[in-house]
Amino acid sequence: MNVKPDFNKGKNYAETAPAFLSVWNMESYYGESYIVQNISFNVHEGEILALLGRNGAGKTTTLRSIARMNSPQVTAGEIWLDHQPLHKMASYEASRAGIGLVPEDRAIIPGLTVEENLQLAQIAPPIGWSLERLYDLFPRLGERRKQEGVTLSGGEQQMLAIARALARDIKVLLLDEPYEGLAPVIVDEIEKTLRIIKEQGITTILVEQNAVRALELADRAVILDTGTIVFDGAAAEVLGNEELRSEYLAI
Ligand SMILES: Nc1ncnc2c1ncn2[C@@H]1O[C@H](COP(=O)(O)OP(=O)(O)OP(=O)(O)O)[C@@H](O)[C@H]1O
Repeated sequence: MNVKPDFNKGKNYAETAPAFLSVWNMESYYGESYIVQNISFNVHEGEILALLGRNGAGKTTTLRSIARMNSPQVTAGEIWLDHQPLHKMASYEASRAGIGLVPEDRAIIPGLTVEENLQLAQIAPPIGWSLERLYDLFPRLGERRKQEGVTLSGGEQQMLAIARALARDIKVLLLDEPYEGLAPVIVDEIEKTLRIIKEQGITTILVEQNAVRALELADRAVILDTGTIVFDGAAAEVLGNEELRSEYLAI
């Protein structure tokens, strides 16, 4: 059975009403390589959207495109965040407009303590959560505030990377594989904090290889396959659809 055309039959996401974050007909390239191939999807305010797909499907490229990083090059389409045209912005402007990207490598700055990493994020406005509030959310970071950031455990570094995003006044948190390499008990801890962050009204796009864990947390899911969207719908629908899971997520 060819399942591919059926999941989104008749839908044209570019024609849906603008949401809090809207990606419309976006195309992204690395040099000559056409990676994100005309995708459109909406993210609603306050929800967690799981962006899933096999290795190389284009998930990281999509996050980097939304965050307006120098590479990839977004050659077509529009990206709107709360009525602001992200597609016309450089990465520092997208950050100021409320995009907080937590990259897969976590990008903790060597030579700086936990606290200094957080303070550096607040060197210019818009300033987000206070250090006290961040340490309330991540007590382990408070206990280790004087420790050099890069000497933290993998889970603690992930917490620091998320805390650093929240240290700025963000509207949307873009998380690239936050559970990678972490023990299930640490994943539980991070998942709990992501639920609290959601309760505070922050919108999240979660890219994750651990699709089941991501779907259990997310409200909705978008699945990419070689740079195109093959599913856009409720996270629970993916969990309950064995065909979709095995075809695109190998779970
Ligand atoms: N800097 C780059 N230069 C050229 N090609 C790249 C670059 N980064 C990624 N690609 C290619 O773009 C495609 C999509 O990569 P991307 O990292 O977005 O996928 P992904 O879905 O996030 O995969 P993974 O789950 O493995 O991280 C892949 O074919 C990859 O090889």
